[in-house]
Amino acid sequence: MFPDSNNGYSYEDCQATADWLLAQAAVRPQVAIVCGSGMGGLADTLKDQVAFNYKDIPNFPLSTVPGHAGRLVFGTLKGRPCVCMQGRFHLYEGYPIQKITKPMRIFALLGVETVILTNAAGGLNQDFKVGDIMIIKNHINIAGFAGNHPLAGPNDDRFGVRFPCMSDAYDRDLQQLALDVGQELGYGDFLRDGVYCVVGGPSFETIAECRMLHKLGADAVGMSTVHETIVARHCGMRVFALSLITNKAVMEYDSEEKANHEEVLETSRVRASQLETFVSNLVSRIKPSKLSYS
Ligand SMILES: O=P(O)(O)O[C@H]1O[C@H](CO)[C@@H](O)[C@H]1O
Ligand SMILES: Nc1nc2[nH]cnc2c(=O)[nH]1
Repeated sequence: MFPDSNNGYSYEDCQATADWLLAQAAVRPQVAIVCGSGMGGLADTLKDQVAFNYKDIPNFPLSTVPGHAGRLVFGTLKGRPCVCMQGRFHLYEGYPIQKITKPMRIFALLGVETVILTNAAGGLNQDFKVGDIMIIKNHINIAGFAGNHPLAGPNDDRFGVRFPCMSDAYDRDLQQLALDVGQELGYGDFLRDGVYCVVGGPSFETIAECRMLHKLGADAVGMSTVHETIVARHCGMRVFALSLITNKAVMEYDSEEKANHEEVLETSRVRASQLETFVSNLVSRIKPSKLSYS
């Protein structure tokens, strides 16, 4: 059933890349941050940076999407050791699902405890506005139901169990902490929470698809994050994820609006500095120990 298990994503392959990174960078990251489309500026806020182009990291995929620079940046954020992916990988780039999620396993092997995932997403919830930040409380993985799942294939127990629970995918304490941080920063007017649905892309959704996803309970739609969350949870890391609502999903047949990547990048640019403040304040409040928060 699983014909090709020696494909570059094994425990040993991930360990080899982690060992290479540990030999190059002195920082031992506790938190990993993945920058969504146009949000690479988050990585630039790290202090004492040691950065690697993805092309120079053994067995690491390459970024191909505008707004995803393709650098892995080690450093500190308000004193906390972090690693930041300035550019993520998407299924529509043609990579196998195990490859786009491989960085999560490498992070676990680096000793990372908490993963912060950010993304750009289309707003399905009619109360959402462009520029809102949605704390992800849950996800819908439609393709995963049908078997296109990052954990399909032989399970390596050194990473995690065969049947991981996902009802606690998004850490509730971190969601509350993020709400508190957002309120303290005065971001309450544009801070939301909701359900993110992943689709394969790269085409944006039809009107009928947007209506269907909304009826299914999704508040935002995008082409990333969920696979990373599943793999990060499988190997025992806590996950916090947010969507920047970069565009409103088109839901009406007489609408003239058209989703496009330029609008996505432009909204990210407009919110960039607030997102950076939000994430760095959040990171500074995450305590290294798995259960405590300040
Ligand atoms: O999810 P991130 O990487 O932020 O990117 C989002 O933006 C792109 C579409 O504009 C898609 O790749 C979608 O997933
Ligand atoms: N699938 C999808 N991904 C996005 N990323 C940013 N906006 C969108 C959107 O409207 N749909």
